[in-house]
Amino acid sequence: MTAPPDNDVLWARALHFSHHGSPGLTGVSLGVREGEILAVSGPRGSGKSTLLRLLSGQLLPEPGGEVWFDSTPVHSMSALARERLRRDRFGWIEPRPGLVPELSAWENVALPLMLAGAPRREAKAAALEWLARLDIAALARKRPHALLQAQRQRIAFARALVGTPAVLFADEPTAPLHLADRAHVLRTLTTAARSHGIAVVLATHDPDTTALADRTVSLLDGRLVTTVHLPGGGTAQVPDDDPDPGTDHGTGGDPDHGTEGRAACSLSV
Ligand SMILES: Nc1ncnc2c1ncn2[C@@H]1O[C@H](COP(=O)(O)OP(=O)(O)OP(=O)(O)O)[C@@H](O)[C@H]1O
Repeated sequence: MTAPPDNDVLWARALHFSHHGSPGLTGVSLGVREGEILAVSGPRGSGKSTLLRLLSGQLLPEPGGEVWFDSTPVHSMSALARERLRRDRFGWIEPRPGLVPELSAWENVALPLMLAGAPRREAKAAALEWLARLDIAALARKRPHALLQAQRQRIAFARALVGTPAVLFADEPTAPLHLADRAHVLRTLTTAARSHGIAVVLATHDPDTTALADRTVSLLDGRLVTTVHLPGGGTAQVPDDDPDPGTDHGTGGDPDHGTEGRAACSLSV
């Protein structure tokens, strides 16, 4: 077992996972630096959600796979330790906001802090600060049913950020939003994460979303692939065979080299 590089907050090697026998992820290795916004792109069913669930300790990789957070092996932690890690150091956003309907916006945001034992006054102050950062301070007292979908999703973002997690996992966070809302909501999220040094792992199949990331890795049929540009102007996606995240962070290295002899698994011209 090799310890990961110091500057990677999250590091994974040789991740394999099958959903009841059907392959979800095959040999994925990557690293995420502190404060980095990493997009995980790929078509539907390519393994993005499976990867995020493995990286966040919700799923365990098959034997031989490793996930490290802050130089601690997550893959060998007990279920309870992984649950604590997720609660204390990770944030999670899904396409559906999943707010508690009986609670106001600020109460929904403050909930993780109060469940962790923070005094109500302190939790409320933190919740109000995050609502202000996400441009929805005026909605603090409203209940979810009185809000628009985009506003509810911003509240879910604030709830995921309020504990200042080391890593925020966002799985298609803008999927339910109109196109016009998407860029604005995401820009607000990435700005807030950057200003607090929060690393974001963002699963998306939307090219406009990947444009906001510092770096993008692509999945196809459960494998990391690298996009290479063909002489005729098209592109091909070739498997990234490097099992070690190493210094290129599992992005497949230089797209102009080392692709000869590899089978292109997707072509578009
Ligand atoms: N609970 C499950 N049971 C069986 N197969 C599953 C399960 N979850 C995912 N899969 C399969 O694993 C593969 C990867 O799915 P995954 O949800 O990780 O992809 P994705 O890129 O996130 O897709 P989407 O964008 O649709 O969420 C797919 O073939 C999917 O059908």
